[in-house]
Amino acid sequence: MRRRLFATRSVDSLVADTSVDGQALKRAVGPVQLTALGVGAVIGTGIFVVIGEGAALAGPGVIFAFVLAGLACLFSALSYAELASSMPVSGSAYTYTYATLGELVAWIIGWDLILEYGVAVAAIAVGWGGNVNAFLDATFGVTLPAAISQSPPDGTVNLPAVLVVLVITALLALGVRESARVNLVMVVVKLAVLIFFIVVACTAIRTGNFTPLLPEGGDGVVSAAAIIFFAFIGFDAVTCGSEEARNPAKDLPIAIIGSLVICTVFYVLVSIGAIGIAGAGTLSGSDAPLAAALSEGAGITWAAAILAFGALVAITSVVLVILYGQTRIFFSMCRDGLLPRRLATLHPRFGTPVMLTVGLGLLISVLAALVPLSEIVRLTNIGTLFAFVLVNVGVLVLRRTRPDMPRPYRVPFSPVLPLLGIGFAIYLMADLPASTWLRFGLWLLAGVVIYALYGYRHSRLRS
Ligand SMILES: NC(=[NH2+])NCCC[C@H](N)C(=O)O
Repeated sequence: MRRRLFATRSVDSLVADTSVDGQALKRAVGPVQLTALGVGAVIGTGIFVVIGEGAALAGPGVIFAFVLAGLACLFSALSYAELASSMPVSGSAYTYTYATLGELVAWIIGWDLILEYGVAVAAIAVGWGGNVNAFLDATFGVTLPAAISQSPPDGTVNLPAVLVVLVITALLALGVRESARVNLVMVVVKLAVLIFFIVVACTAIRTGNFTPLLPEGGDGVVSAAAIIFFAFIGFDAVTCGSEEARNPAKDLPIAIIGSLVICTVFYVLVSIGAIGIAGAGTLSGSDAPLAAALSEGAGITWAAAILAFGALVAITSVVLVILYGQTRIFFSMCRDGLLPRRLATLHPRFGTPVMLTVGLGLLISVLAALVPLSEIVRLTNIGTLFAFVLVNVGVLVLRRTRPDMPRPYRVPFSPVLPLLGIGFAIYLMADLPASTWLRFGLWLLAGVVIYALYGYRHSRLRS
């Protein structure tokens, strides 16, 4: 039984065995669109909203918190890049773990990621509803009635959240090429809005706003980084598209590392600009910190509409890529028999797993419509960090067990950088409250029970 629980799938079989009933996913996505998937998943509420919380904890030091969180992600990003280039199969951390630490751990991380992505999409969609109102208010001075635009207890049903999830579900079902194209447009729009912010901010920076630079010292920066980490989550979602990339071995490392670098540069510039024009106090006291910075720091009140629009588009692309990633992880787990394999059937024309895309989309839209989610959101960070640990471990394990496997991209200075990736991830996890750990534990326990009842018996690895 121990043998069985920790049985690994060979890299060769993973790469060779990708079709379901003779149908395979379409290799239709190039390097620019792959990078845009990364930027699409990453830039969202983190920079538009959470920056305020970071400023409350670290003052102007929030700028360093962005650098620190970006650096912490970089080590793991390199490990993702190595594994993605040598195992160009969808499923991200789930697949890499299957090849390195065996079926049980793979199931656990897959389960973790499916739920993490699902809850994140629902929570982000709920936030989208709030942003619709902010945008309508800033532009036309009207808002939707709370009853139909907020989840209980403030309203009855969050219709905007349902709408955005359903529209994106339909798009994802129609095709990966179409989805990647729409995402690219949204990414261009959100970057344009951030460039607008940076340019305007440059004209009104006051150096006095940077002092005192570290009111809460280094500790403040670290606590802020643990929260700001959220703003960087998403680059890993690129690896869900491995099987749909035209040239995965080369393009995936470019997209993973490229999107992380692009986002880090934007984040650091935006945070310098925001602190520079308005100071940490203005940011920490607002739930639309960037708009507040422009109106209070530079007297540009009409900027609120532009930033609300930018946030809306940004969040839409996050929902798109995360939902996409979730369907591909689920797909891989069905294909391996750990979940019902029938669900992984691909549409003959669209080439997408239509059944499970629509199923997951409907489930998430119900969740988004009715459930108040703020509490569950914190689980996002712990779930993602856990995946980072396993991916870094995966790199180290494969270098032992499969030293001469072809690795189009290799993490430099292994084992130092993967070990740093593990260290940073555990460090940030340790900063999260006990209640988050408890929920996380229960969540994984439920996963183990389901595995015992279903996956253990139906796994294709055995047959
Ligand atoms: N898998 C996830 N939990 N993704 C959430 C991505 C959040 C994104 N980085 C943002 O700032 O909004």
